[in-house]
Amino acid sequence: MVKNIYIIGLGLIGGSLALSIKRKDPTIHIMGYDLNGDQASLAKKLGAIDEISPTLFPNLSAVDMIFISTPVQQTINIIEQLQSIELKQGVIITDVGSTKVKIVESAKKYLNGTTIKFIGGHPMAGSHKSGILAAKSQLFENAFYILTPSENVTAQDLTCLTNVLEETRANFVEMSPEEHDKVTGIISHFPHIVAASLVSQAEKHEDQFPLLKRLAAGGFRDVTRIASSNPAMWRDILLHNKGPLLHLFDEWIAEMERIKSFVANSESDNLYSYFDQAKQFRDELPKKQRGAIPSFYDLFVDVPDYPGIISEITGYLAKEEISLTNIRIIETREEIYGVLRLSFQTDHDRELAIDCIRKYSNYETFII
Ligand SMILES: NC(=O)C1=CN([C@@H]2O[C@H](COP(=O)(O)OP(=O)(O)OC[C@H]3O[C@@H](n4cnc5c(N)ncnc54)[C@H](O)[C@@H]3O)[C@@H](O)[C@H]2O)C=CC1
Ligand SMILES: O=C(O)C(=O)Cc1ccc(O)cc1
Repeated sequence: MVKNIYIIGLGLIGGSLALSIKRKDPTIHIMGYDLNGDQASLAKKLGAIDEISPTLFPNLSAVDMIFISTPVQQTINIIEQLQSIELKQGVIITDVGSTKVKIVESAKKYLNGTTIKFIGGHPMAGSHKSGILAAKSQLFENAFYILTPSENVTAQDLTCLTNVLEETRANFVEMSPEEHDKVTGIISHFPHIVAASLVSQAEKHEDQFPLLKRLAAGGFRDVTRIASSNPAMWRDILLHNKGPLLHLFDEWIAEMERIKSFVANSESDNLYSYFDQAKQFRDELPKKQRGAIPSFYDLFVDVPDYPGIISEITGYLAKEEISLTNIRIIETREEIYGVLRLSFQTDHDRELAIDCIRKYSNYETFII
């Protein structure tokens, strides 16, 4: 029976897991720690955790399960330190890192010979946003959640973890760390490199074409959204997954050379086939299921904390016929002002909402 959980790293992923665990069983006591004290305080105020740990390693002797939800290099540092900490017999330790080989190797190196059950984990959903304010209990709904259990982990240990995570409504899959890193290299890590490189290419031409930024809408925005992700997190992911990525670079460069030659030699049939084949494979990808993709278009509004503020704001939006998908008050500050989070289905709706709130009030709006 899991009663006490400790979460290290209370950002987007740690915060979302905490919220979903609380939703599953509010009696589970969650203690949390984050290097950034503001994130930890927000996590407590949002009800994601019950208690803030003042240090990375408080007394953990009664903790049944530990989640490490920090950037991947930090995760390894924490695993290394855990070897000399007094823990409960048979404690389950899991992580959420986007890479698995190096993390699982470090668990083997530092935790072997202990009674710790290490289960590598990777919820395959998220966003380009960071931090607890972007956390949602339903972030992983319908997403795959990959698990890479170590040798001493039993089926019962796995069930214990997936039970605690039941309310994520994710689909749990077991995989070897090597297969995980190869696959995520192809479908996640390398696409991040490509997205960033397209943005960087556009930036290089900005002086020459002053309108470029404003014209870069539609497809360019779609294909480069992930370039807005946390740079430190992605630097560490790339450094962890060097082998598979170097191989993908070679493949990609050869692919670019091949298409370049189609264009240079006006090989119209080859160009058509290239796009046609890509379209067919893309069209066969499973459709997005409800809840699998979080709503990205959030707008934060600084509002005075008085009754009726929600109906005031929604009233303005209704006047302009702007549809909301969600609304939530986040009490992030001690003073009189609170923050209202409004979620929209599209970026366009959010832009309309900014203009609308400006038109009818003096409340400040911001996007994170
Ligand atoms: N962002 C995403 O969409 C996804 C991220 N991941 C993985 O989840 C992990 C966390 O990512 P996010 O939650 O997105 O990042 P985040 O930046 O939102 O949160 C990470 C938190 O860890 C804290 N932290 C950093 N070092 C720490 C340390 N030594 N001790 C305690 N706290 C520390 C930071 O202050 C921050 O609040 C990463 O390993 C990432 O690869 C996995 C799936 C999706
Ligand atoms: O924003 C997006 O679409 C992402 O790609 C989110 C993401 C980031 C890191 C992961 O390991 C898994 C998912």
